[in-house]
Amino acid sequence: MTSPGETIEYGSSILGYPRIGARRELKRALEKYWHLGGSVHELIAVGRHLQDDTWQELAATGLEQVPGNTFSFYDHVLDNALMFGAVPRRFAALEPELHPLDFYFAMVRGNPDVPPLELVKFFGTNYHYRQPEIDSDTTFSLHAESLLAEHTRAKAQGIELRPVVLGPISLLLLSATGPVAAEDFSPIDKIDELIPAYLQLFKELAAQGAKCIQLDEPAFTGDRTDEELRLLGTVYDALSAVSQRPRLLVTGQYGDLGAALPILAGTQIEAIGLDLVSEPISAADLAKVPGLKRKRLYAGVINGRNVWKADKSQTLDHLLAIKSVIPDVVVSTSCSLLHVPVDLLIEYDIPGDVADRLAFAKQKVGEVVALAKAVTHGAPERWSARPTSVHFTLKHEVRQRVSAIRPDQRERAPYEVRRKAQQQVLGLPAVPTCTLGSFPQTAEIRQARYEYGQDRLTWDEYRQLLLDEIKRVIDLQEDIGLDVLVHGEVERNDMIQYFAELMDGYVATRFGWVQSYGSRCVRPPILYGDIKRKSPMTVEWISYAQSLTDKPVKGILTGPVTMLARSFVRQDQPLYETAEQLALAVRDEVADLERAGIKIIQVDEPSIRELLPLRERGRAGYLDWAVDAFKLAVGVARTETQIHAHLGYSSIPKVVEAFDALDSDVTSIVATRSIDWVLDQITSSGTAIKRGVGPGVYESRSAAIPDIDEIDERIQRAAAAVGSDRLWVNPDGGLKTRHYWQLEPALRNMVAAARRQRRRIEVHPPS
Ligand code: MET
Ligand SMILES: [Zn+2]
Repeated sequence: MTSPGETIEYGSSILGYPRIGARRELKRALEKYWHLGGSVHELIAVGRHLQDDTWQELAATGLEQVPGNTFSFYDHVLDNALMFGAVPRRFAALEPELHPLDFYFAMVRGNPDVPPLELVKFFGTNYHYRQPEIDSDTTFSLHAESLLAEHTRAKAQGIELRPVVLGPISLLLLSATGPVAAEDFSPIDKIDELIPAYLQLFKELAAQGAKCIQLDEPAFTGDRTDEELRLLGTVYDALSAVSQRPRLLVTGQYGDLGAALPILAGTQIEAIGLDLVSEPISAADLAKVPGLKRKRLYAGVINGRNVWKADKSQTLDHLLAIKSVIPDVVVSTSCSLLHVPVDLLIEYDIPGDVADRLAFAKQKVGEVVALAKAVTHGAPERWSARPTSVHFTLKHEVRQRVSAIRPDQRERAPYEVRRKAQQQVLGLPAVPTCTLGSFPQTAEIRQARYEYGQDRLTWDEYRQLLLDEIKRVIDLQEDIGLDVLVHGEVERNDMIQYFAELMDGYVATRFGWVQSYGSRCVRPPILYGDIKRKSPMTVEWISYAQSLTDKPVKGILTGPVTMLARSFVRQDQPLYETAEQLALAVRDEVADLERAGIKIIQVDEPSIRELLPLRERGRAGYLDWAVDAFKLAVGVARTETQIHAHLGYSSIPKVVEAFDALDSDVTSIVATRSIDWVLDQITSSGTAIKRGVGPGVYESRSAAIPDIDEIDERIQRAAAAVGSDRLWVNPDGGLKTRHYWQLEPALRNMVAAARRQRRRIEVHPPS
């Protein structure tokens, strides 16, 4: 406590931290345990080290308040559900048989009899959580041993952790309804039964002297019903009313709290954490929120979702303005740092002028600490001396091209005209069969790529191996009898990485891994400058494949929006401007493929739905420019060139309308739930996708080999829904993670089922 006149040392904190380790130690430990028979004790020891090293290192940076409970062996959302005793019913029978950690892995990985919990994208980030399942008869109880023990361990070292826990409302809103729920039940109905478990946690934390707990309520940065907003008030009134508890910090992350902010400010919680970067709020507007002045404000001014250094001087001005209206300010991050790579300093070959602008998790902690010091003691001279935006990335020809884009460059001939022209060129049978691009990345190809990276293979040697593999992939497809072939994407390890490396304006990292889910990590490339294709990116591979066969080979490209969604993107211009630059690069590739004789081109945009703004008000504008970018990319195609769009399924009508607005000749859809669900949606939806459609007749991610009858049944249902004349028969996604022994019989069955449907059409032609 400070008395008037004394200088307040401003607080500093972060809302969460990566848990995979700077060198993906967690991934390696998990995979060793799962696949190589490592011992459970060894795995637990690795976890413990990652956990404790994190808070020790954070405390050593000078961060005033260090978050706890940020470690997870797989997913923190599920961890929270389990901490409150919400074991998904489907798995309950396994509990007595298994080591607790194996029981946990059974839920996230499934077993031959029980599919794993659903994987769901987390608030517009590239993190995915395993969705807890709650039934009407779920009972809650507290199992916080691990959280409490960590708090005690840290305390013994003089470090006061602030445990991070998912707030009760978000926990229920993020959960799915389990299989034995009553009709009309939704998990949020359980809120009154869940509260006592939270109060129990407060009591136990208070008993061991914990000062503060962080409750995350990110669900409130999306649109919520009036009832849910009211609930927020009642729940936090109830949680703050008890006397035996630590101070409560409630955070809204990944966006602005909107109407939830005054409600939270009206409760007796002590502190509120705001994301001030997704939706900057001025000090004046903060001052208008009744009750906020009396709270401690965790000002989330450091962006937890990008890799750019903050403009410290400008951020300090914002903080000082906030401080003038809200006295108790803690400098903080906009969200957990889970979504950024761990440490920039282990990267050694990012060009200096780019590296100078970057901050990963460790560096962002440094920014938080430095800003907190500056709020109290003033800024170092050099902050204001730094130029804030230097356009070292500007390419005049790219800017000129973007500003000269004409609307007609996005338009193609009317669909009926295209359809006739394409039929003539392609001469495909009814219900044509194809795949969506990738074939398995064999051990040989992976090895060759590795050796090429190590300079142990020359480009010519590596290239020859790729060409040989393409030939094998083409021969196999001819043998199976597919109608439209692909080259197999053998040259691409990860499609985003592959294209990023071939464009100016992108850099790749070596160790910039971010957790996608569980042991799965991605290394998003960094889009820092104006984008330009260096030279044709795919033409050599695809035209070689086409030279081997008389059947059409479909060229496969990744679309502009998906490139954005899976990269760390520059912030000095709006996303749509960057999207147009990417679209022009794809457009040039489309033109080059055509020139090389390719007649069908698929542009993958599985991430269009993933960048959808959390709140309704931003959605129409976003979808408009996303559609425009796609149309700019493919608008160069000739009438007789068939354009396919490969998309990720969404049940939101506005998104489905946008899919249709892409005006592609054929649309294929990745079914993240199940193909049957997608088929039902297509049948029942009023916002259908017109033109050709390939809803997916078997799930490419599933290890099971579908039989002919099963595929046939789906084809018939799909044909009933959309009509045989516009139906394509294909798996729902790429095949790169499959083995040949799974894929070959699956594709043979698929082709056989399509032939059955063709015979049916011949006997009963559609009238
Ligand atoms: C997530 S997009 C998947 C399609 C891609 N062309 C592939 O086959 O892997
Ligand atoms: Zn896909």
